[in-house]
Amino acid sequence: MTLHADRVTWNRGGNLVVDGVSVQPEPGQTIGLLGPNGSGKSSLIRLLAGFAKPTSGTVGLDGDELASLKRRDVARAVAVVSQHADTDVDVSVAEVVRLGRIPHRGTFGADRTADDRAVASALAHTGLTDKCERLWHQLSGGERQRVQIARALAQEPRELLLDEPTNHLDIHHQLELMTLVTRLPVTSIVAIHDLNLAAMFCDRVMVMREGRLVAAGTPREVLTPDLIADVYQVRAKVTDDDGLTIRFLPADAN
Ligand SMILES: Nc1ncnc2c1ncn2[C@@H]1O[C@H](COP(=O)(O)OP(=O)(O)OP(=O)(O)O)[C@@H](O)[C@H]1O
Repeated sequence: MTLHADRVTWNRGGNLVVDGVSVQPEPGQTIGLLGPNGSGKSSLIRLLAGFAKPTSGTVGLDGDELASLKRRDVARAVAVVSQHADTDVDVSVAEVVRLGRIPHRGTFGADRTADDRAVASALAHTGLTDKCERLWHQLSGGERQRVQIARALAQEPRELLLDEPTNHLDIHHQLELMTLVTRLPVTSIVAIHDLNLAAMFCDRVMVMREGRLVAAGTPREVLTPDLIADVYQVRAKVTDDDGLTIRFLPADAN
């Protein structure tokens, strides 16, 4: 069984920012979490990551409630890439990526060989091998994003939670990242704004609005002009010739 949520609700600062949402991914699937700004995507990811406890409902991992598990045991299975990861400390790319190995440290310290292998593989997968000595503060926004993803990969998780991972990335790296995520033998839940990227790469999408789940299914089932108009107040043409493609229309177009 994968990481899952059962009718979770989160009352955050007096507002119901997640309202009765269930998530039950199949192992290995990539789930796209969609919805307008403020619809609750990041909040749901925080609940799934165990960073916050739901006001009601449960988040579970392998049949156990997440809240009952040790942080380290959760971190061995679940890696999270948040939106605004930053550090003031002068650390190198390799050092940030190596942080992903902390949950795997045994009582007698680190298994250097396994750690080195995981770090090297994560750097290679994210195209950062050549930049491994660079300092964090010398990196561009997109490079920092890739380092955070490399850290998550070094963690060798079964479940990957990504909050707008393609933010800051150029189109080449957006496609490369989403290809990587879908090919990894992990279950991924990805909050994403780009509906075309979601259509290209996600097995299923979940659409949130004001904390509630308003649609779920395959991109083909969910990303219809009616849904897009209803949730985003944007007119769109959806074609399905060579993969699902969404073209947005200006408000005054016929
Ligand atoms: N720290 C907080 N305390 C109280 N409310 C918060 C907090 N952070 C976010 N919210 C509120 O929770 C709601 C959901 O926000 P959330 O960040 O989960 O949405 P989102 O769908 O990820 O948005 P975006 O697409 O803009 O990143 C919003 O109304 C937001 O104002």
